[in-house]
Amino acid sequence: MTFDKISVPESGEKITMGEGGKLNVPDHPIVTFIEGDGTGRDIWRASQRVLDAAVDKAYGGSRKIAWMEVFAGEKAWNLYGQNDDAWLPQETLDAFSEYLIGIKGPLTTPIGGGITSLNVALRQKLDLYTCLRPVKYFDGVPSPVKHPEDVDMVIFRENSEDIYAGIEWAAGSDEVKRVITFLQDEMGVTKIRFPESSGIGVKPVSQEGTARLVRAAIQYAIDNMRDSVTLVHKGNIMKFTEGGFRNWGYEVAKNEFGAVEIDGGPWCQLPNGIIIKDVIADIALQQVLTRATEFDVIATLNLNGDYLSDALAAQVGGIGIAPGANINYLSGHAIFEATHGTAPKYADKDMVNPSSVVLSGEMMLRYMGWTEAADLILQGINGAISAKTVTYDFHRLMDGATKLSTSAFGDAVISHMGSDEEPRPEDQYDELAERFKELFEAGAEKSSEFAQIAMEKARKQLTAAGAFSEEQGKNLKRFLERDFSQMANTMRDEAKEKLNPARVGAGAMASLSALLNMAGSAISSIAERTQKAISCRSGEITSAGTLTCNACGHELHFKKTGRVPPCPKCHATEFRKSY
Ligand SMILES: NC(=O)C1=CN([C@@H]2O[C@H](COP(=O)(O)OP(=O)(O)OC[C@H]3O[C@@H](n4cnc5c(N)ncnc54)[C@H](OP(=O)(O)O)[C@@H]3O)[C@@H](O)[C@H]2O)C=CC1
Ligand SMILES: O=C(O)CCC(=O)C(=O)O
Ligand SMILES: [Mg+2]
Repeated sequence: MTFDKISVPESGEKITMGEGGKLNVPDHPIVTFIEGDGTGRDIWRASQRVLDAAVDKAYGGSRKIAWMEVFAGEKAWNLYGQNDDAWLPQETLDAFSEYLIGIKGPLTTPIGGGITSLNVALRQKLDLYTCLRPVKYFDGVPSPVKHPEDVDMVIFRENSEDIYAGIEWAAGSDEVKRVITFLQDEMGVTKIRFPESSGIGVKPVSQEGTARLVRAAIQYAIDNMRDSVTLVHKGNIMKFTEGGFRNWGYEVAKNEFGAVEIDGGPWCQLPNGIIIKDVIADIALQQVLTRATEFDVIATLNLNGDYLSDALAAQVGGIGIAPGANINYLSGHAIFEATHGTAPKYADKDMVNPSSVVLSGEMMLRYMGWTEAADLILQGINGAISAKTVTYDFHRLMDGATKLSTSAFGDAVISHMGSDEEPRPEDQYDELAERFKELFEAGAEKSSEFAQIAMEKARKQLTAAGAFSEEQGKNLKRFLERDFSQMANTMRDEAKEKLNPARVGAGAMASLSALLNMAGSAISSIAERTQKAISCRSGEITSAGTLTCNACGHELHFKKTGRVPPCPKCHATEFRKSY
């Protein structure tokens, strides 16, 4: 195939769809990309570097993406002649069609008249019927909810039908008059309250369209050992469209996957235990907030999925970290893209978070079977966030973070890829203190017994999450218990303002002093029971404070969490602590 403005990289080969729905991905695959409008330009530059670095680190040069730029939006309009067809040139569609896999930045869609959405047009023209939007929490990301770690959902949004089909006529137009006359005269419709000034939109929802989407969602749940698939719809009001979606969804579960009704239905269960259930869309928007653990895979219609994906993104840190994919599982065609738009006020400022497109790239690499490179991207993002080196959106919500530009954040992600550095015990200790504080705050009870339960729970949770080994966790908890007891004592004996959270810095000291200020003397009795553990020894980790050598009285001042050295004066190894 030859193109007018698109240059096909000579070094690359096509990705093709093989037997049994399996992709054939060569070592130098041609992957199409659209840079995007507005912030898309900054984001794409950073993302492309991150993706290339991940592939290079994972395969040492034996695999490499041959990028092929294709055009849509403002760049295409300028390049292809500034006419209506230039926004989404035919050769862009042909290139996506021919080369199967692509990734794109966001494209602008004006509200009201003018061009229709290029994003939606791409999905429809290539019949990318699934919009896949995973929503999960990265440790350390600021969130407006108490337990963002409870959110681990995957949205399957129907991508080709619903009110997004673009079948609508403007109020007052000849077309809308003909539609309204038809509805009134031939269909007996009497419910159009203001026929003279109504715009009309049509909402097609089909059994085939629903079935292929729900089938993909259930298959995903099976392949990824998820617990449930929830059909989200507004079928109580829109009975034959959203209600149809619900009923056809259950039929797919029963007829194709052997689901059996639970207690007379409509909820049912697959032979492997996966629950298929449904929730009405309005209450679903509340329950994803209040009962996040009850949602896993979600299958829903186009508009509901659009709302849900932005709302859920907020729970795990915002739209800056919300990736997505548009996929036709039958043909293999897929275009990966962020959930967010062009954020025009930040365009060309090298400021916004590129994570959504970087993580869309991570999904793309996984889809291609390049899982080692995909894993490196997750490691890089996790590393950059844990080091508190973040873009403006996270920076404004995080204490003690460093604000990076879009490009510098890309560098930070790359620098954390494949790093075999052991995490520092000081940081692990701070993490344990922070998790302990969160769990203690979340509990209704504020007693010393509960403090011990919360500390043990924090240790177990973080061990399970891989933050440290079982043995490291036990040691860190011992040090934390000691410091906590010491501070609880201080709380009783010394001036309260010494441990005023406003006066202490970040790290474990901040977590513990905030906690003691909140719970006060109710937990100071913990000190009595652990008196013997109160001295600090060389080699142990401790929070900020003053250490006084038991042998010579020399003082060491810790401004933040650190490892206790031998006494620099007399080399003794035992200290008592004060604040
Ligand atoms: N798939 C696509 O290409 C999509 C395109 N669009 C289009 O994008 C245009 C703008 O839409 P709009 O409604 O403003 O929504 P946007 O998603 O573009 O932006 C809304 C807000 O989200 C935050 N945000 C967006 N992207 C980022 C990022 N990368 N990092 C950090 N924060 C981010 C910003 O919040 P804050 O100001 O609080 O910092 C921003 O002001 C419209 O033309 C719309 O049609 C919309 C959605 C999807
Ligand atoms: O195409 C657009 O302009 C908006 C699309 C959108 O919001 C989405 O897909 O989430
Ligand atoms: Mg949207």
